Parts: sequence; C-alpha cells; structure tokens
Amino acid sequence: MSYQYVRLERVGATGVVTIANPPVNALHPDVAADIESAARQVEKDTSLRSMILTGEGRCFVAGGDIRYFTEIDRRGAADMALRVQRMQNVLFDLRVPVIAAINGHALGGGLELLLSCDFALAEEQAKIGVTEVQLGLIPGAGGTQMLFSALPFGTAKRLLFTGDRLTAAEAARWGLVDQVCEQGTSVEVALDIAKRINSAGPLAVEAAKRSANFRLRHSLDEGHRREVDIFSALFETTDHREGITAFLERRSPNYERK
Ligand SMILES: CCCCCCCCCCCCC/C=C/C(=O)SCCNC(=O)CCNC(=O)[C@H](O)C(C)(C)COP(=O)(O)OP(=O)(O)OC[C@H]1O[C@@H](n2cnc3c(N)ncnc32)[C@H](O)[C@@H]1OP(=O)(O)O
Repeated sequence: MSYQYVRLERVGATGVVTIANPPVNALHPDVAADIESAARQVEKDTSLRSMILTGEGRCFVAGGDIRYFTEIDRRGAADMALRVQRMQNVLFDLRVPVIAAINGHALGGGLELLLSCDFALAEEQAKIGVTEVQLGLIPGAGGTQMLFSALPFGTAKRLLFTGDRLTAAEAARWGLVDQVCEQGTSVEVALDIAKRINSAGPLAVEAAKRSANFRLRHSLDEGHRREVDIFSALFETTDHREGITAFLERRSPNYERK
C-alpha cells in the first residue's frame, strides 16, 4: 500500500516507516493520518515483529504544521489534538515495539511523536525539545503528560517552560533518548537493535510491551496483578516451550513461524 507522506519498507521482520513531508516533515492531518495507516498496516502483518519510525531529510518531525495552525480556531485545535493523540495511541499500543530513529530535529509535536514510540535513538546533530511555549502554545499531543514518563518531574517542567532545544547528547544524558549515533546512521543502528528484538520470542516481546504499557495507565498493585496474568499465560505457549527446551539442549531457540 502506498502513502503520500510516508514510506513503509520491510527489512527482515521490521517495518520501517519513513515520514516524507519536505522540507521539515511538519505534521498536518494528512501526514498524521498516513503515519497512523502505516502503523496499522504493520499491526496487521503478523510476520513483522518490530517497527522503526524515522524521517527523511534534516528533520525527524519539526512539529505541528504552523501554517496549518493559521487555518484553525479553538475548536479546530481541539479536534486536531484529539486526532493526533489517537494516532499516537496507535503507536503506543502497537502489537510490536516501535523504535524512533531520530534522524534530525524532533521539535514540538516531533518530540511528542517520539514519546509515543517505545524508545528512541538520536543522531548527533538532532535538536530535541517541546518548543510550543515559544509559539504561545503548550504541547497538544500529550507532551505535558508523557514527558514525565521519560524525565524527572522538575526536568520535564523545565523543558516545557523554556521550550529549550536539547542536543542529542543532552537528551541522552537526561534519558529522553537511549543513545546517540553518528549522523546518517540512526536507521542502521535501530535495525541492529530490532534484529535482536525479532530473534526473541515474539509472543513474549508483545506481552512485555502490553505489561509495561499497562503500568503507565494503572496503579502499581494493578500492574503487578496484570503482570502475573500475562506472565503465567505465556507458560501455555509453544514459544515458551521452545525457549526452555532450546536452553536445556544448549542451542539457540527457533521462533520462526512455519
Ligand atoms: C491522524 C490525524 C491527526 C491530525 C493532527 C494533525 C497533526 C498536528 C500535530 C499537532 C501537535 C500538537 C501540538 C504541537 C505543536 C507544535 O509542534 S508547534 C511547532 C513546534 N516546532 C517548532 O517550533 C520548530 C519550528 N521550526 C524551526 O525551528 C526550524 O524551521 C527548523 C525545524 C529547526 C529547521 O530550520 P532550518 O533548517 O533553518 O529551516 P527553516 O528555514 O527554518 O525552515 C524551512 C522551511 O520549513 C518551514 N517550517 C519549519 N518548521 C515548520 C513547522 N513546524 N510548520 C510549518 N512549516 C515549518 C519554514 O517556515 C521554512 O519554510 P519556507 O520559508 O517556505 O522555506
């Protein structure tokens, strides 16, 4: 299936989704809708075990499309924010892990999109921040909520109130991204990580994501109970039997689907 603003390519068991809305991959409804559609296509293709989200050119995503903002009023802004949050939930709750390969600037909605992915790595030249206050706005795609899943409360507030643009190295030091890589290598590095995810038990990887995400929406006690349910259910899977048999037979497990 082809899209106007994204490309979806298969690399092994990984779906690589590249946002292509020159010159800076600004997010407007049609771009966000294409990202959502491509993610849903990955969801449905059970031969895919991971997804990478990246951008074409010098930006991952330069934020919401400021020109589009000139066309909407308060109601339009509310509709837009609700729609983009729905798209982000598709990424957040996707069956497989989503790695953000930050190929360039991730600003405003671009950082909020990064936070919808499971983890991120950033190229050394990228600048990362929630710049909305500098435009007289606040993040409208979950930034004031999701930043606290990645940063200490005070640090997240400092970013929100200043609109500062962190270097990739600062973002890594603060835990906003997992690692920094050389310019032009983020997809290659992400594919190397994805390969290790793809070789693990696919049902276990999907279960680990569900269990971890559950914690972001529920209390610790509820999360512990949910983990027990998810953990014990895996004991009835052929993946688990293959995993322990392989270990006892001193060989690598084979999770390939027949
Ligand atoms: C499923 C459906 C969902 C529907 C929802 C739709 C999606 C909407 C998302 C909403 C998200 C909620 C709230 C989020 C708000 C924001 O993100 S506000 C914007 C935050 N971003 C910024 O503050 C970054 C602004 N841009 C810059 O700082 C710089 O442009 C840059 C990115 C660092 C690049 O700099 P440089 O390489 O020097 O290029 P420039 O000359 O500055 O720019 C090149 C051209 O690109 C245009 N441009 C840049 N950023 C944007 C932008 N965010 N929106 C629109 N256009 C942008 C810039 O104007 C230049 O255009 P020309 O002058 O025509 O060349």
